[in-house]
Parts: sequence; C-alpha cells; structure tokens
Amino acid sequence: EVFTAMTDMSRLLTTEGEMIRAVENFIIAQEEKLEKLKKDLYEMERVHDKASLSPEDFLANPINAYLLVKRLTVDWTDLQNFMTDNSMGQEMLTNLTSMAELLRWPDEEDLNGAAVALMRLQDTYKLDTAHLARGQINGNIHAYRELTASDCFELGRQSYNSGDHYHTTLWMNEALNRYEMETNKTVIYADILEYLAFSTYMQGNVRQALKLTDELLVERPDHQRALGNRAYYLEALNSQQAKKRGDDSDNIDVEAVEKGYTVTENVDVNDAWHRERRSYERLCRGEGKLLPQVAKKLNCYYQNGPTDFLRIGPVKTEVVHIHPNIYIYHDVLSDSEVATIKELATPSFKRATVQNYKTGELETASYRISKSSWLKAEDSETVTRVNNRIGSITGLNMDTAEELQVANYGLGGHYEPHYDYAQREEKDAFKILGTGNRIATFLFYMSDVEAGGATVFPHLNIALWPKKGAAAYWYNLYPNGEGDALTRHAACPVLVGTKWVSNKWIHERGQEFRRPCALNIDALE
Ligand SMILES: O=C(O)CCC(=O)C(=O)O
Ligand SMILES: [Fe+2]
Repeated sequence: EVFTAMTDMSRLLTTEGEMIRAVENFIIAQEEKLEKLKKDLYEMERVHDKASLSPEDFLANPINAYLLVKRLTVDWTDLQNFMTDNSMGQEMLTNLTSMAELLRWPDEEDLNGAAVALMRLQDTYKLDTAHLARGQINGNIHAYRELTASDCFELGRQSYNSGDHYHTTLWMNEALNRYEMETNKTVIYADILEYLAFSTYMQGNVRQALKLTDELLVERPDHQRALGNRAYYLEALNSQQAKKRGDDSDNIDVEAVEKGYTVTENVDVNDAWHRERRSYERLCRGEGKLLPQVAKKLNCYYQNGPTDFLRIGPVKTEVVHIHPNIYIYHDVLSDSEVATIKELATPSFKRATVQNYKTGELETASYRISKSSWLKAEDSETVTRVNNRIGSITGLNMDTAEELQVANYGLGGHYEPHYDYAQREEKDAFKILGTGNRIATFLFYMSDVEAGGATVFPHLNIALWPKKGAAAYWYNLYPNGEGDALTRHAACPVLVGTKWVSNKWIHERGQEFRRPCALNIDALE
C-alpha cells in the first residue's frame, strides 16, 4: 500500500504527472485529427455545394462521378473508423445509419463498377493515364480536381480485384508518380509497391517485379509478404532461365517475359473478334472515314410518302448507308415528348438485361450497361402518338411491335456489338409470341451526348452521333427473313454526359403486304 509512507505517496505525483501528460497528448492528438477532419469536411462541403448547383453537369464528368462513389465508400469507411474512436462520433453514426433506408449508399460493387467503367473509357478512347490523373478527360473537359496518389491507388486496387493486371500496373505506376509529388502523402508507399510488383509479375515481367519488391524491402525490411514474394519471384526467374538454357524453341517467350512484354497465349489478334473490336473502338473515337465511292451515294431529302402523314408533313431524311439501308430522321420527337417519355420511364428503370442464349434466361451482363424500362401505348397519349408516328414514317404495322423501350446510359454505359434480331434458340421466344423476328429497329435519340455514346456499325464503318429529337432506322432482316449480319451494331461508352434513347423493335408479322418477303437475300428494295 502506498499511503503509509510519504516517499511512496510522492511517487504517485509522478504517476499523476504522466496521466496529465497522457490526457494532454490525447487532446492535442484529437485536436490535430479534428483540425484535419475540419479541413477535409470544408473541402467536401465546397465540392458538394458546387455539384449540387447542377448535379447533371457535374456528374456528366466520369472522374467527378467516380470520385463521388469513392467518397461514399472508401473515404466514408475511413471517417467511420475515425468517429467510432470516440463516443460522440458513435452516436452520430447510429443516427446516420438509422436513415439508411432513405439514403442511397454505394457499396464496394458500385465502386468497382465505377472503376471498371473508367477503365473501359480509358481503353476505348485511348485516354492517357497521366492525363486522366490530372483530371483531363478530352480536349478541355476537366474534372473538378486532379486525382491524388490515393485515388490512383484505389483505381489500381479495383482493377486488381477484377483480375485486371494491365490496368493495375498502369494505375499503381501513376500512384507512385503522384506519391512522389505529394507533400501530404495520401497513401502508403509500400502498399503501392506491393500491388504493383504482383501485377507486374502477373503481366509476365518477373525481373521488374523482383526489382519493385527489392525497393519495397529497402523501405520495409521485415515486410513478411514481400519476403515471401521475393523468394517466389526469384524461383520463377531461375526456372525461366533454366528453361531457356534447356529448351531453345521456347526462348522467344522467355525473352519477352524478361523484357517485360505481356505474354499472350493463343491469341490471334487478327481473328474476327479482334478485328470487329478494333473497328468498333475506332468508330467510337470518331476515326472512321467513309470511302469516297461510298460517301458519294449518300444523300438527304424530305420524305413525303408512302403515308398521308408524310405527305402532309415530310420528314427530313438522311441516308447514312445503302445496302443495308440506314436512315436518320431529323426532328421527329419534340422536346416536350422527350421530357414526358423520360418522366414516364424513370420510376420503373431497371438495369438492362440480355438473354443468355444457352439458358434463355434474362441476366445482367458487363457488355450491356444501362438502365431501361418499357412503356405501353395505354400508359399515355404521348406513347400512343409516338408509336403511331413510327408507323407513319416506316409504313410498317405496329400491332406486332414490342413496347417502347427507354434506356439511359450513365458513367461508361455502353452496349457492345450485337444483332437486334433473334438468332437460333432465341427465335423460339418470338415463335411462341407468333410475331416473328425483329424485322426493323427504330431508335430515337432523346439527348445529345457531350462526348462518346455513338451508335456504331463496325462492319459498315459508320458511326451515328446522338442528336436529340432524331431517330435511326434500319431493317435487320433480308426480305427472305434471314438476319442481315451487317446490321451488327453497338452503343459506344458515354465518355462525358448522359445518353437517352428509346427504341421500337418492329416484328415480321403484319408486314406481309407492306414489305413483301422474297425467296432470296438479293431481293433488296
Ligand atoms: O443506344 C444505342 O445507340 C443503341 C442501342 C441498341 O443497339 C439496343 O438497345 O439494341
Ligand atoms: Fe441494338
């Protein structure tokens, strides 16, 4: 016991002194943390207010949109951890989570989706990593701020989680560049190196992976995973060299690996898929040029038949391709019709699905990213009027057509090359309906798009650029009912802005006298 002697009691004062200092230090540390939190909050408020002035414009920029998702996931997790460290914060969190049903919180899947979308934009539009990190999208379109090392790191980490080592190395390298420039470091150097080394290894560059791991070990000599990886990379390198010595026929690959080229196995970059892909991306970037002999056959005119509707009010028609014929009709949907259709469709928007051709089931797929819903003619007078207008312009029977589909593409939204007509097994679904296949597509553009978002036909070398109020129209089938493979088309990813379309798929039944069928595919109109 201490109270019996003065000497022991005086030692208590020393203890108390320590206690006071500890509390003091605690307060200083908390104040510093709060100071930093205040600064972060101030910045968040500033951006938030700016964004709220015009959410559509702000979020039209894919980097701004990505950063918003990141703030509500990664940054929010950090804030939560900070706040659970003290009891007042805990209470606030409880309040906030009780509002969970009212608020929309993005989750890890949303963050991953946003990151994957950015990577898609980067690839399709050939955007440079360093430019993107500076917040530059294309031309003079900028994000509200540059990316920090931590933002780049997070993009790398998300790519890593998707098994995409190519983008992991791009973004982790950029995170390193940014890290070196930062005075207030936003990320841990060793973490970047660890991801970068592993993805570099996965990309086939073992030597570089080893070098990066050695760098990491200089910084953190007792980093257990780095030590383990180092041994592993060394072994991989040794066995490669052994293989190189023993087997000359293989040395091309080994050299490629050592020089840091990606080893791509069994990939013929000239196969049909790759050729189509290249054409698709080129067209999306606006690089497709029509051959003069093709271009000279195209023309514009006022179409004033075959229906009374067109005789009274001819439609501005642009022929954008011949055989198969593709038309653009200008000013066929008014701004107020567009507004009504958007309003009607939005409440029932769902992530768009595609039909699995093996199982016949509808499912979501990464190659079609948009939200969509269907509008019945009974739903509104506007929908009825619009349906009738399509009938008048095309001269086709609308009774067997599908409902009007409305779609909105957001951050990186797209629809990769596809046919609108049903093939093989899918055809059965239409047989059951008794309406036949999708003979034609009528596609309204309900918005302009700031950048990207063209409808492209990779096998025809044409790109249609969305223009609010205009519509594209083409036959998917030959007169004999066979699908016209040249009508394969795609919706390019939206780079900046948002894209709205609505489309009508017109079916075969009911067109027998309007578009007579023929026995062979050469019987074109
Ligand atoms: O949005 C586009 O440009 C094309 C959409 C499309 O091809 C479709 O929905 O089938
Ligand atoms: Fe389509």
